[in-house]
Amino acid sequence: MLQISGITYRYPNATGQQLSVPAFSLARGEHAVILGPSGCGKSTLLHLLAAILTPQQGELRVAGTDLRTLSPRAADAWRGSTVGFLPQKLALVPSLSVRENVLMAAYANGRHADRTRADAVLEALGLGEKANAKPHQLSQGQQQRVAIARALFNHPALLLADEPTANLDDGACAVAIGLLTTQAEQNGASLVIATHDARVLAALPGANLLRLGRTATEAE
Ligand SMILES: Nc1ncnc2c1ncn2[C@@H]1O[C@H](COP(=O)(O)OP(=O)(O)OP(=O)(O)O)[C@@H](O)[C@H]1O
Repeated sequence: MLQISGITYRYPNATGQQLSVPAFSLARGEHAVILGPSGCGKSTLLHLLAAILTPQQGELRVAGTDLRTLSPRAADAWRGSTVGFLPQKLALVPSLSVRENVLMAAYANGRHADRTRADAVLEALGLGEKANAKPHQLSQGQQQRVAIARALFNHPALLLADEPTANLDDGACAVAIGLLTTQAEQNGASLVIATHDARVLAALPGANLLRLGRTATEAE
C-alpha cells in the first residue's frame, strides 16, 4: 500500500532543516503512526503521502502509484479517488448541513452527490439524526465524526489523520482512535495517524511506527 525510500522535502525558500524520512512500508489494511515532536514534519509527511507536496528526492509509492510522476492535475484526481484526509482543524463549512459537508468530498472530485451514501456513512458513525443539523449544533466529538464521514465518503484506500486526538480527554481520545480504526477496517483502508500523543501509541499496540526528528531523550 505504501512504500517510502529515502525521501526528502524542503519547503521552497525555507531556512530550516529539510525533512528526511526513514525507509518505511505499510501493507494494505495495516495501521501506522507517525510520531515526533512539534515541528518535526509530521503534517508535511501526510501532505507528501496525499500528493499535495512532492518529495525532492527518493521513492514514494502509494496504492501502486509512483507519486513523483503525477502532474498536479493527475495528483488531484488520484487524491480524490485514493485518499481520505482528516485534518487537525476539521474545516467543516458552517453554513452547510452535516450531510452537505460530507457531500463536499463528492463535489470536490466532480462526482455524483450521492445523498443515500452520505446518509449511510453518517448512520454508520452514529450521526443519522444529525444529517440536517449545522456543524455548530454538534459537540466537538460529533463534528470530528462528520469530518471522518467526509474523509471516508469516496471509499479511500488510504485514510490520513493529522493529530486526531489533540485537545481530547482520555475518554474522547479512546473513542476517536476506536472510530478511526474500526472505520478504516470496515472500509478496507490503511490508516496513517500523525501525532505526538503517546496515548495513540498505547491505544494501537500493533501499529507500525515511523519516527521523525528523534530527540536524544526519545532515543535513550
Ligand atoms: N508552508 C510552509 N512553508 C514553509 N515552512 C513550513 C510550511 N509548513 C510547515 N513548515 C515548516 O516545516 C516544519 C515542519 O512542519 P510540520 O507542520 O510538518 O510539523 P509537525 O510535526 O506536523 O508539527 P506539529 O506537531 O506542531 O503540528 C516546521 O519547521 C514548519 O515551520
